Amino acid sequence: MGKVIAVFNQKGGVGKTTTNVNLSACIAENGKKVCVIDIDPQGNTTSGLGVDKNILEYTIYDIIIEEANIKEAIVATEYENLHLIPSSVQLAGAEIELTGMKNREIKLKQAIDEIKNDYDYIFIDCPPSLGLLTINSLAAVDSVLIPIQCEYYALEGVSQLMNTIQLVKKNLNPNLEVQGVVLSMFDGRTNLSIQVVDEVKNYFKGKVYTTIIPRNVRLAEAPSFGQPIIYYDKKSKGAEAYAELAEEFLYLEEDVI
Ligand SMILES: Nc1ncnc2c1ncn2[C@@H]1O[C@H](COP(=O)(O)OP(=O)(O)OP(=O)(O)O)[C@@H](O)[C@H]1O
Ligand SMILES: [Mg+2]
Repeated sequence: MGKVIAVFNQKGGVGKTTTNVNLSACIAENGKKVCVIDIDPQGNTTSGLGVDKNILEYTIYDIIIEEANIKEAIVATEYENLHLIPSSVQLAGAEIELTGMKNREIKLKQAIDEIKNDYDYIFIDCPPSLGLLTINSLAAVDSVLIPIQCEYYALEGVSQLMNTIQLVKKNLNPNLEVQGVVLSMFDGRTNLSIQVVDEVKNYFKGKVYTTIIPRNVRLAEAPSFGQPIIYYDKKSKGAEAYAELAEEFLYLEEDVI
């Protein structure tokens, strides 16, 4: 049975989507079967994987409001072993539509249970909020992968994030764990980045990945070409970092081929 992981931090612009797209692509390149679920109305993971949002028959929105079966919404990306369940702007309204529904916190979980056996890993790209879409994600997963940007106020909001995880654990998903913490947008030339790494390691103890993602302009360019970094520029620092992160991730999962 596959492991389901939410890439989550309610803070915006910390590298959730970049990590989701690129870690998933590297893990799929390692021969694992991966499905990425884009539950952010911004749809950046969907476009970052090269899927045209305008020609989609079904999206995660249809699944959440139970108008389609999850299997109907799966799209094969251009990349081997890498499937996507795309997002749509309609999702922005889903929070409100869900409010009146029975079992509104576990709609996504119920759907994912149907495809869990088909993949080694399912990654969910969460929106930067603590709304019902995020709660649905946290209720549906085995663990949470937390990207943290090496910037001022890196730990701001982290206690709220951990509280949310604890609340979901208590009320909806007792087995929820922290998968790991990824430090992103590291700039080795600044003392600030180095300080943030220390602070985050202190706070999360052994949960922080040894691999740190550097700030790398190729990572910022790749989404506009709809390509994960390992296909856009395999030799870039960003590609090397995400390939290494995937190796570390699989090693810690004891899932090395
Ligand atoms: N390591 C990096 N080096 C350079 N640019 C990066 C890096 N990681 C992310 N970016 C850029 O920073 C911006 C924010 O990253 P990203 O979209 O991954 O964050 P996010 O947490 O998903 O944001 P949101 O909260 O809006 O969903 C994007 O423009 C992205 O291309
Ligand atoms: Mg994002």
